[in-house]
Amino acid sequence: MSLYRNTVWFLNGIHYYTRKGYEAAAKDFESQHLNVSVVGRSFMITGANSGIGKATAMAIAKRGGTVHMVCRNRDRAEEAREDIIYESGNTEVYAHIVDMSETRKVKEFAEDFKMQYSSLNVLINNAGCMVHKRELSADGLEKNFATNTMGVYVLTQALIPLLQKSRDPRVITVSSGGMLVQKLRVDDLQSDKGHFDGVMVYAQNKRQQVVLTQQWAKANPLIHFSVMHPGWVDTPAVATSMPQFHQMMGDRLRSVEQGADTVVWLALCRVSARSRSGQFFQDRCPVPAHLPLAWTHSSPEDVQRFMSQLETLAKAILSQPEEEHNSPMSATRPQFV
Ligand SMILES: NC(=O)c1ccc[n+]([C@@H]2O[C@H](COP(=O)([O-])OP(=O)(O)OC[C@H]3O[C@@H](n4cnc5c(N)ncnc54)[C@H](O)[C@@H]3O)[C@@H](O)[C@H]2O)c1
Repeated sequence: MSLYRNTVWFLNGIHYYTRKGYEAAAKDFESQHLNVSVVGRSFMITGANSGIGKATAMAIAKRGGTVHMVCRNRDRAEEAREDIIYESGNTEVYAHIVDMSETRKVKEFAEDFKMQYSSLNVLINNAGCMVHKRELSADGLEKNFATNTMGVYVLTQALIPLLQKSRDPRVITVSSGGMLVQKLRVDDLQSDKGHFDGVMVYAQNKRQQVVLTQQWAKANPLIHFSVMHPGWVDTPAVATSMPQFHQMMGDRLRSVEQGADTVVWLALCRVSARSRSGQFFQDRCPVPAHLPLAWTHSSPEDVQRFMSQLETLAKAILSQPEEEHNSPMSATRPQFV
């Protein structure tokens, strides 16, 4: 089955996810959709110092939006912030330093943000990683899961009350077409059973983001949720995490602006928010979140089990006493399985 899924996915990718795929899709784009001013609206973008996140931040800043960049490294964040201010002429660009793999820090940041700001119109969960060796976060979670799933879950959950108070609120999560080869697995969220394959763990996390988006959409009708695939894009993440793929695809990879296009469209365009909440997008269109005949649909019980496990894990981490959390053992000990 996984050979079938991988083959269909790759053939799909060569056709649709490349630069040529973007150019073909873009022939149907309405050019005036992004001809908007978003002065007075605020946007939070994780991983905004590089690749798709930076291109998204730039596009929003150029249209007058207030941009909150959430980045791991202060120097890289400041450098990107200066570029965005210089090129867009918009000074409403702020850098917040948070490591999205550190669940407690993510929660602290979100709570501080809610105290400091009275509104947030759009949250863009873009930061992501593909770590090939099994490593644990400061909270004892497997690193890919901590960043791609738990970080997204805790940040979004914590900001939902603020988003709900704001006008035309939206949450966009940058997933990956790679998730199409994965069925949601609920028995090994920490990937500590059997052989560890970072590419498959990443793809599983990206499937989890799609499931989360569907569940959030059901539970929060006041907010428009979407999740998307940017295509295959020439970014530092692809160059470093998948060097062979990067080399093989070369010029066929999309530019960062092409990869960011659907994120920007989902974040800014009036029409995009009229679509049903909770859908998976590619090149400005909702597309199926499953390959045909791939048996990747989950039962409602599995989805429920996944959501309860996330909630339980988050509660366990966030209720840990500070001393225990800071103990040298906490970074190496698998506390949650
Ligand atoms: N490039 C592609 O072909 C492609 C394809 C599918 C999905 N994506 C997704 O697009 C998103 C953006 O990636 P990109 O390709 O632009 O790569 P990138 O390396 O340019 O950007 C990733 C960003 O995430 C940030 N990040 C990673 N771990 C973090 C952490 N723990 N805390 C805070 N920030 C963290 C990085 O610092 C960087 O700013 C990711 O979610 C990725 O999975 C990319």
